[in-house]
Amino acid sequence: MSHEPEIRFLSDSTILDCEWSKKYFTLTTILASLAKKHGPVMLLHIGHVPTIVISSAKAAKEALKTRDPDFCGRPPKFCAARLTYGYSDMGFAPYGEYWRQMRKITSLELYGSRRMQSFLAASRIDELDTLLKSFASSAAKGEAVDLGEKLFAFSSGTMFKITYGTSFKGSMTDDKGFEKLINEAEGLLGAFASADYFGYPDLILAGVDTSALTTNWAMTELMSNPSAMKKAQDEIRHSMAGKTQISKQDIESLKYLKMVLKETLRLHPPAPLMPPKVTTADTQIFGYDIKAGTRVYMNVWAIGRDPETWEDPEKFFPERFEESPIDYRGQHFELIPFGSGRRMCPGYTMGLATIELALANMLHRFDWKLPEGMRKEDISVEEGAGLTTYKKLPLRLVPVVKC
Ligand code: HEM
Repeated sequence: MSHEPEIRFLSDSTILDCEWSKKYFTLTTILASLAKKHGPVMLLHIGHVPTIVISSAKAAKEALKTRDPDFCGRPPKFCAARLTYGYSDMGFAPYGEYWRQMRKITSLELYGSRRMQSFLAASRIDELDTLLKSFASSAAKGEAVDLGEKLFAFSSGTMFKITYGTSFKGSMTDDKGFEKLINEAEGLLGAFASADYFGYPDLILAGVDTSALTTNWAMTELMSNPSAMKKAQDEIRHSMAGKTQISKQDIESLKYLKMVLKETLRLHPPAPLMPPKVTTADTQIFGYDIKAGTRVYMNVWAIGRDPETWEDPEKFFPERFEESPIDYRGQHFELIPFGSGRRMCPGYTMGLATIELALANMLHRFDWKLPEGMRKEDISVEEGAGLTTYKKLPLRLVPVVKC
């Protein structure tokens, strides 16, 4: 007989008991600890909102593959409606005809188009040049850089140029200037204006933070694991000998770098609970009845650290992917940092290319040192609370020019 999953109430002591509460103390980790006790499908009442939390690869597969049409709505949110002029973007849009059309148009004109790929490559190269020059200037002075800040500038600069067709000058909070920019956009926003598609949140919000955070976490893990850093640098320097800048094509041969990225996304998915979804019909999961309109969180963070799937899950060990078929393109539910199914991230190749290019060039051109007096054990892996997994404490490193 089917029934609802159990309702759990969170008390202070439950939360403080959480296994991960000392190292990371965020909603994601609290939910991950609760799932260890109460199972991979939990029903919580957050205020008056019934919410199910899915925390295993098997349950994720049922929701995102077997019953994907029932699990692909987005809950209405006041701030999202304001930000997107009434859900005229794609990421926050409710499941329906408008979303379907936008997904179709953007996959043809944006994520899959050749024109777009060359536009993107040119924008990325300009911004990468700026990033590497700024590291070289700090290297000359022997000063430490805040890596997160620099990577955010690189990622936002690239996305901004693609979106608006110009470099960003001024302030994002200057409403008038910003509106003028949108109206006069020659980049993608200009191209999409005729389709009434408001792509600013999709490109800037979904694309900037996620790519910058992943690169910053990869550097954090590499600095904490010098043997992995050496292996990654040896691979790049060996296969790119004689080159000063690595291109997107060069990266295809960098197998270890790709494993480093997979391992980083396993441990630090930038959207640890995925953007919330809502069920579009009465449905079931794991034999439990779920009503239409139930909010759904997919705990990708917990799935990436599930000891049933991963040996020594807390360890950063890129070699685990050496002989493994597991990939993050939405077919292996053990590793779904980009989601899966019809709402899966459409920008994942764009995001991965930006991250790989930054990381490969940073590791090729520079050695990285911790600031005076700091040991690798002092590097913090603490996560801040928020929609995306940012580092609570900045990673400050001193670049040293190698070539
Ligand atoms: C490391 C980089 C990135 C990660 C980890 C990531 C992750 C995700 C995740 C988990 C989702 C939600 C999937 C779901 O609800 O099932 C998503 C959706 C989305 N992402 Fe990404 N993303 C990344 C980069 C990008 C980039 C570069 C872009 C655009 C240029 C982008 C655009 C979008 C859009 C538009 C959606 C909403 C899709 C929809 O609702 O139909 N993402 N992303």
